[in-house]
Amino acid sequence: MDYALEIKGLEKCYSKGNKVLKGIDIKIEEGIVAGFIGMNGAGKTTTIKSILGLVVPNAGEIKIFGKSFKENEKEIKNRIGIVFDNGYLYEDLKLSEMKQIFAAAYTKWDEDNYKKYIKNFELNEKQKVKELSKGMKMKFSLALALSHHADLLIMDEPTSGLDPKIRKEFLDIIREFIIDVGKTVFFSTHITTDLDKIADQIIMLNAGEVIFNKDKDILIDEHALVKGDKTILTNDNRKWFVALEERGFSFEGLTNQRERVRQEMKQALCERPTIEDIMVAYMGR
Ligand SMILES: Nc1ncnc2c1ncn2[C@@H]1O[C@H](COP(=O)(O)OP(=O)(O)OP(=O)(O)O)[C@@H](O)[C@H]1O
Repeated sequence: MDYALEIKGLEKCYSKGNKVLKGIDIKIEEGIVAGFIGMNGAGKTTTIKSILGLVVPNAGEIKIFGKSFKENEKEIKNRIGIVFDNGYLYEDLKLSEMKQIFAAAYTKWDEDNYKKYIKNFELNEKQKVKELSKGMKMKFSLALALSHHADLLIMDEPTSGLDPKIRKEFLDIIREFIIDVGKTVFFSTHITTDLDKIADQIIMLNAGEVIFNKDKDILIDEHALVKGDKTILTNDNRKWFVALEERGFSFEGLTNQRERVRQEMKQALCERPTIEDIMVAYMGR
């Protein structure tokens, strides 16, 4: 199996005794869209920065397209498109100047593609980076990332700050990007409805640990949102829930043992959960 990204035993401490990443393992097959979720401070940006060599991990191994990033930096950088919400664009440059620097760094820069995105995103190349709104900056980053025929897109919260129309366009662009064989997308987000729409794989991080790393459909299929009368809860069946809330005479909870609940709690109502339902339940553990 070919992996676009493999992370093994990644650890990061910014200060002594404070492990932000506690030995995480992540594998992403080529050709899929992987969503990276977790609450604020879980370590998503630190993971992405480690992948891109922007922070130095304390331990672990990172391979992109089966190769070490450190030893093959030039080749790998050429094949990845990066969308970050700050820190890698020069604020005082005009978009046209920033693009010039970017284009020179890639062997497969596609000016026509870039112009198409600038037009679609209604960006003005004469403006300076610092004059752009958050959403406009994100659109500019996307235009740059998508214009050098990257094989892997790595994005940190690419849809934050985008209005619903542009977010929809973004999802369409990702769908289009992934049509070509071997293209892979890895992105962090708090907007889980985007993942319901386009992700194949969901990776959840909590306090520096991977809680799950699964095919989205399998993840959703093995969980259920369960509602019912509190009288059917017992000490035993309470253990089948990842999270359980009891209010008045009723309860609502998320189980990771859907079939068992269906078989043995017949009076309960089982519904298909969203990624958000699953994420919130695991966060509260
Ligand atoms: N440069 C830094 N120096 C010290 N601590 C840092 C630094 N960057 C991040 N941290 C800490 O590392 C932890 C993880 O932060 P990180 O930005 O990776 O989380 P995140 O999952 O991306 O969060 P969010 O969803 O809020 O963007 C937090 O406790 C944060 O305070």
